[in-house]
Amino acid sequence: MYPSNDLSLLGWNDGLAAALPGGTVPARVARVDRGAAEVVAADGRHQARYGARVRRAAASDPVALPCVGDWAALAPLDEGRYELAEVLPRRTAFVRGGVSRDSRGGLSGDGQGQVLAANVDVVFVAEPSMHATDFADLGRIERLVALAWESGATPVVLVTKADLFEASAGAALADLLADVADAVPGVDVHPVSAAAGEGVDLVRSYLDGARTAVVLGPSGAGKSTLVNALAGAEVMETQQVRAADGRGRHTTVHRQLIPLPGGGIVIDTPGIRRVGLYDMSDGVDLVFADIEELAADCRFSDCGHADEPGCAVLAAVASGDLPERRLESWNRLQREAAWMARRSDARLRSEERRKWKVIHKEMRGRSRP
Ligand SMILES: Nc1nc2c(ncn2[C@@H]2O[C@H](COP(=O)(O)OP(=O)(O)OP(=O)(O)O)[C@@H](O)[C@H]2O)c(=O)[nH]1
Ligand SMILES: [Zn+2]
Repeated sequence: MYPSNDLSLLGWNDGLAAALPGGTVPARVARVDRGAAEVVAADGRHQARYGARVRRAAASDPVALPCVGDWAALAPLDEGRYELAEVLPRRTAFVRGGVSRDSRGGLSGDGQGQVLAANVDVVFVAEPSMHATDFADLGRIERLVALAWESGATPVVLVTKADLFEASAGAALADLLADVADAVPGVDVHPVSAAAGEGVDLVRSYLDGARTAVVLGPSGAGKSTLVNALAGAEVMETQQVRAADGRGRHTTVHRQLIPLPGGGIVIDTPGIRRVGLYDMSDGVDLVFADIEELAADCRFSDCGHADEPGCAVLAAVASGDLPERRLESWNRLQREAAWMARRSDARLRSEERRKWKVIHKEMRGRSRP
């Protein structure tokens, strides 16, 4: 007996079946390596090398590379092995750098972009009700929601660690939820206390029909705790576990494609974890495409949209075409992006210094008689 997977629990459907080339079998990409992917097919997990067609497409545009969440067509080789012959058309995609969705919803690349996750239906934006001594960060929620829309998926905001709020903030949770809802019109907002299991069933219901989700949010938001609660098992190590065994937080290799009991999938990769939190300068352009477009008509190419003459962005705010809040968010993001860039520069410099110290020490050690 082969271990068998019901692919419909992973989201396989008639639409996808119609796109499957003859003579191939379908599989979902669970993880990618150089030149090969780990895939889940009906007859089990396989390591499938990329076929010629995939390699050729990827050579001209890395967006064509398979990524976690993709549906792939496998061509059988000998001895029960498969080759990844084709990536089936993506419904949605999280893309980093240099790529945008065209008007038909497809992806167009400039040869620079990288797809972080594909075919994600729901993006849970996890923002803790209290983060240390700070309230939930509305700007961050707004930014991650925008990234979610950009990917083609539907955002849902989860105000996590809701149990902490009233005691530490001395304010009503309902007021916080109302503020969050105002920041993201048209988006569902729910309180969750995953540690106590509260709100988890509601979160799970968004995955009915074997839909695929990612959870975005800052470190410590309770993402792993939530995913564990959804999976009904310890599939991801939480910070507590990692702290207890003293291992580094980012050394843990956990599963990237997590099937939930009863159907549905959560995708969790290091790239997705960082999306919108560190890649700020990419994110700013991606999220504020409307402002970038207007800015093309500013008189000065380096216009800061503050008080410059001939500023098309300010004109759009004045005429009501662009909500003032958008410009305020853009300003805030520019400042954060600059700060992040300075900070990662500083970190790079100190890593360089450390590396050179080690090399010098080794050289001194070797030159000793
Ligand atoms: N009070 C309370 N604490 C929670 C809740 N959910 C998670 N926590 C705690 O918050 C801490 C961080 O939780 P994680 O699930 O590891 O957070 P994460 O978002 O996965 O963090 P990273 O792995 O760093 O991205 C842990 O100590 C959890 O026990 C909750 O609903 N209420
Ligand atoms: Zn301007």
